[in-house]
Amino acid sequence: SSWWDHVEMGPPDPILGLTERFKADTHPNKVNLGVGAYRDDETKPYILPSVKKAEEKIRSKNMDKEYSTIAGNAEFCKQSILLALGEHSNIIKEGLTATVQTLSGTGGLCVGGHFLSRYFCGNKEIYLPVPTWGNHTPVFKLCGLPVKQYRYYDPETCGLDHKGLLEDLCTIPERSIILFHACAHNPTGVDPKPEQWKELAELVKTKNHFPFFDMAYQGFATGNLEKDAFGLRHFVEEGIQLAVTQSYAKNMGLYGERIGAFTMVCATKDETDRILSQLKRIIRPMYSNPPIHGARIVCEILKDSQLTDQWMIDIKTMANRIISVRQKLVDELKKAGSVRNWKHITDQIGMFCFTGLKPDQVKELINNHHIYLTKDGRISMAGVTSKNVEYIAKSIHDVSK
Ligand SMILES: Cc1ncc(COP(=O)(O)O)c(CN[C@@H](CCC(=O)O)C(=O)O)c1O
Repeated sequence: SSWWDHVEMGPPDPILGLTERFKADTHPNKVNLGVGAYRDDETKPYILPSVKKAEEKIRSKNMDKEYSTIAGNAEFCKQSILLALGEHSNIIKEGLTATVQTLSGTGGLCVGGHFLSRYFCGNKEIYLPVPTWGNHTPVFKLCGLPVKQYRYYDPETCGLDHKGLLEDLCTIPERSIILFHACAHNPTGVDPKPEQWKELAELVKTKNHFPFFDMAYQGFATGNLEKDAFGLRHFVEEGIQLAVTQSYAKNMGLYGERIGAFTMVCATKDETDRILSQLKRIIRPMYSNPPIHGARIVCEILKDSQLTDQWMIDIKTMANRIISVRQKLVDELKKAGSVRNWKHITDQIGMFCFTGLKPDQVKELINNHHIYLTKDGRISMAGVTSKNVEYIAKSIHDVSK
């Protein structure tokens, strides 16, 4: 017998496992609306022109391949928190941000989760919105943080359950950890409006909750970096101490470079130094130090104003294509004869559309129409193109009429 006779086969990942099934499908009309990864109108991955230019500059510098530091590329960390909180952020000027480079957004959530699990002195439970990204619960369970939920989405209106959200944040034990999607909520595409972010900040202050912002899509929701960071920046301007993770997977198309950041907003400079030292003690045994290439690309883009301007254009190219296919999908659904109200498809923003399709309808779309989407009815709008939108609409109508 083997050491491992007792090890069972694990289930495929609800999101990344879909890509494997899609690749194995030989049907000519197959469509992948699963993974939240941008595709151009030819359904091809998109390397941003700003990234191509940044890599040419890096290549010309003949840089070495030495280890990074445990906290990662220092210039990258500085540029990242400036991007998140803005050039005029006082807390950055006062040295109150402890930032480490992480293995993209997932890595930031994991490092932050381990830190909170080890040092948080409030109610050591993390509250996630319902619904949320499928990997949030596994990440925080891995960190040893008990996971709870708060109401967020109203399936009746396909919008924010603002009343339920406020009620839950009121009744949740004080000094709890609350995870917020900073923008482009995954999977619903529903974000709080600025006025609602202000109400949430008031409530978080009253209840002394600890916010953990997951900002995986800055710039991708509206095409505007400042607008997408409004909630996070408002909380910081209100003097709320918080944690924030960033990812460059989507807004710079650096999915496979695994480049992101985790920041803790601190009360004093001394606290910043102490927290940074403890974040490094979590990282060192986990993966020692992060990869160098993605950090160099981000630095080139954020430090060179011409490349930053090009990046802004690239972000708008992606955001605008997504916005245009949302409208096309609604138009094609009408043409296909659907009489359902699909207004939420254009009301929602960011990478995803929460269609409202039920699990059995999703199964039909996959099995009969070879259109791949997650069980909760989420579709990645980036997989919709001017060429396949009619087929997708007819198929959705077929399973939902
Ligand atoms: C809210 C949220 N946070 C963090 C991440 C982590 O992204 P990183 O690549 O680690 O920076 C994602 C990616 N979610 C996408 C991408 C595929 C996945 O990892 O599940 C998705 O939901 O399809 C996300 O949607």
